[in-house]
Amino acid sequence: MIGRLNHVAIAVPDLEASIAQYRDVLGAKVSEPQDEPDHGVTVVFVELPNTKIELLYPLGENSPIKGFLEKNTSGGIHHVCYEVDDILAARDKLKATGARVLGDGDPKIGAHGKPVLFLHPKDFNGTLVELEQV
Ligand SMILES: C[C@@H](C(=O)O)C(=O)SCCNC(=O)CCNC(=O)[C@H](O)C(C)(C)COP(=O)(O)OP(=O)(O)OC[C@H]1O[C@@H](n2cnc3c(N)ncnc32)[C@H](O)[C@@H]1OP(=O)(O)O
Ligand SMILES: [Co+2]
Repeated sequence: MIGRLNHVAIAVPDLEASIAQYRDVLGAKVSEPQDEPDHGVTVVFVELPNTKIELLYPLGENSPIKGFLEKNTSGGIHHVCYEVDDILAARDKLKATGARVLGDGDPKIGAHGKPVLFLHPKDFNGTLVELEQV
């Protein structure tokens, strides 16, 4: 059901420092910061030949990554995003196994303009999973 690894997301405590590290030290192609108010994050994409890294920084009072950064003060790997062909079919199959779909259960439009959903980390070996329909 799942396809390519679309991105690995890393929550960061200092976005400018992380941009400089990936761009100037690691020599990666790094996008401009993009505010995603519907998701409560500012996102920067680091483009690698085979996937992307998504640097996440909290946006607004109710950011879903606020608690994570309070616990992980140096930042940390926040989620992995797998591509799927049919996000509603994937959601329904996962729900039938008891996996918790976060939010109201309906896909939202993600940072690439495509529908996304999140699955509770406690139902996936402690890893927050994002599905993106491509
Ligand atoms: C723009 C878009 C895109 O790519 O297109 C994005 O990615 S937006 C990316 C940002 N959006 C999202 O993350 C949306 C989905 N996320 C959420 O709804 C939330 O972040 C939750 C995953 C439900 C966690 O919420 P919150 O931090 O308030 O819960 P909590 O502190 O009660 O945590 C409950 C338990 O889960 C653990 N926990 C929390 N976040 C975790 C994470 N990212 N990975 C692994 N474990 C995690 C906590 O340590 C805790 O474990 P213990 O009980 O053992 O201590
Ligand atoms: Co993501």
